[in-house]
Amino acid sequence: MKIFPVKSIAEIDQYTIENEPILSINLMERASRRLFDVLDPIYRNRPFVVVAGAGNNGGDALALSRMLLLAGYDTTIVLLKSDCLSTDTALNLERLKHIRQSKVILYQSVEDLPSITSNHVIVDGLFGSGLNRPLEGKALELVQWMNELNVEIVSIDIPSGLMGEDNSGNNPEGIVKARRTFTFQFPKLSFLFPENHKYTGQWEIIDIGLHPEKISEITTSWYFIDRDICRNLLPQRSCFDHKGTMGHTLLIAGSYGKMGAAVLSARACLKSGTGLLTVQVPHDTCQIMHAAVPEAMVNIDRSDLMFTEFPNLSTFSAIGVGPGIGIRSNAVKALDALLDSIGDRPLILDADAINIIAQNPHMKEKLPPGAILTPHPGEFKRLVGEWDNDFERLEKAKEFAAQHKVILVLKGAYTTVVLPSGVCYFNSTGNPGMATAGSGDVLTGIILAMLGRKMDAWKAAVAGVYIHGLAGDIACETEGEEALIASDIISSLGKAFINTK
Ligand SMILES: NC(=O)C1=CN([C@@H]2O[C@H](COP(=O)(O)OP(=O)(O)OC[C@H]3O[C@@H](n4cnc5c(N)ncnc54)[C@H](O)[C@@H]3O)[C@@H](O)[C@H]2O)[C@H](O)CC1
Ligand SMILES: [K+]
Repeated sequence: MKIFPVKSIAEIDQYTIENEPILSINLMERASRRLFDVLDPIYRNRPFVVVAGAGNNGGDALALSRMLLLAGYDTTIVLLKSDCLSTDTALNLERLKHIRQSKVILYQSVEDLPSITSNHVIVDGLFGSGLNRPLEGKALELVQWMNELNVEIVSIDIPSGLMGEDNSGNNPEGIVKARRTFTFQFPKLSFLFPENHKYTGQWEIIDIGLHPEKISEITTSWYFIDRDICRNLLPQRSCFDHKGTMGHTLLIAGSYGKMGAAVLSARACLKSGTGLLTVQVPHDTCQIMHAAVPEAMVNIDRSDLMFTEFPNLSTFSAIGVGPGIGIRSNAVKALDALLDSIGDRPLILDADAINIIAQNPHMKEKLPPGAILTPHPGEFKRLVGEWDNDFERLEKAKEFAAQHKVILVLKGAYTTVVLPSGVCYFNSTGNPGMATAGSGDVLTGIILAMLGRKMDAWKAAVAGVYIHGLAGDIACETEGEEALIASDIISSLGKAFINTK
């Protein structure tokens, strides 16, 4: 699914009005009706206070209020006083006046505000995607009033005060903290940044039937990785395929005391369809690998402790390095030598491989074009330094990816794949139960298998994060978030592939 900047959404909105065609007031009515249909079963019989602004977000709120009143809900409307209501908002205010029970408070000062019980639901329709500066004055007062009530707030389209994209210069006091946000047609970019979760709460998309032609025509740099995107990226097997055509991957992982990372990554790679897997492990640990992953071939390092050498790379269709290798000087030298010999072979670097590169900046210049790096936030910080907010983090990632022509996979909620072109893919699968040891090692194995099958690097990264998250979601259904461990993700890979194809 595409994610658009809010200015493109306004364009799609306008195109829909002109080409469906539909009157803008009727598009607003359709959006509000769909919103009502979602809210009605969730908040049956609860009293509502609907806070509306002068723009079209307020128009949605007034149309919703009418629907709530007609369905018998106790509904009080607080309208921010303004001299210039949008045309459709003014029309919805007019329609509301024809309903006998309607109570509209024109907000001028705090004395005007209704008293609220803990049972109340507040609907926030103050500002939507038209916001163009931080809130101040009466609007700010209303947001602070809502946030201090400590009752459930539901935001229409976007929490009022939150910008759709960059919130760097915003005032955190002037943003509604919603329990839920029902957003029209597309997620907004800012919803995908962890720091904005406290504003959006749990968010959900409401399809309001915007014009599919315009949606496919307008280009964007942002995508939400859903099943359709992943399915189109995954290669099919032909009946003539054999293990030699499914890729021979090399995984360099593990060190004395950290063999779990190597085992998890190796098992994930095999469960993700690699034809052959060779794992490079320290001398004294090879029995562990043979016993834990009998399907893997083992290349035994001369060192008892760590990665210090690697086999002839020309045998391998893709190479993965990092999980559990440590950052001691011999491993550093070996990674440096590996980067010197890698040529343009597909490569994924994770964990300690990233930490080594962060500590030895000259190695950044040796990264082959199209290499995939999968840092978690701590590793990414070591690589590029601090950031002030998540928007800036994304800017830094785009800069790094462009400069070094690599693909970054920023791990976390909505894991983000950043391409050298600046295009970003945000993952839709995964859950907090996956914040557990070894989860990242599993991802490395999955992407390595895909790279080994000659998938383009960006496709392997995008499909890999989706499948990894989906396997985590499937495992979570039986394990729950607390008990979920990395091995459960591996066990669910089969179902994740089946469900996606
Ligand atoms: N395609 C859709 O998704 C549809 C969206 N709908 C709803 O419309 C809003 C967007 O409406 P818009 O009128 O453009 O914006 P707002 O309601 O956010 O109002 C903006 C309004 O306020 C002024 N303004 C901007 N920033 C400030 C500020 N800090 N302080 C004061 N005033 C400000 C600005 O100049 C505008 O005049 C969208 O979110 C949906 O809820 C449609 O109803 C259906 C289709
Ligand atoms: K809103």
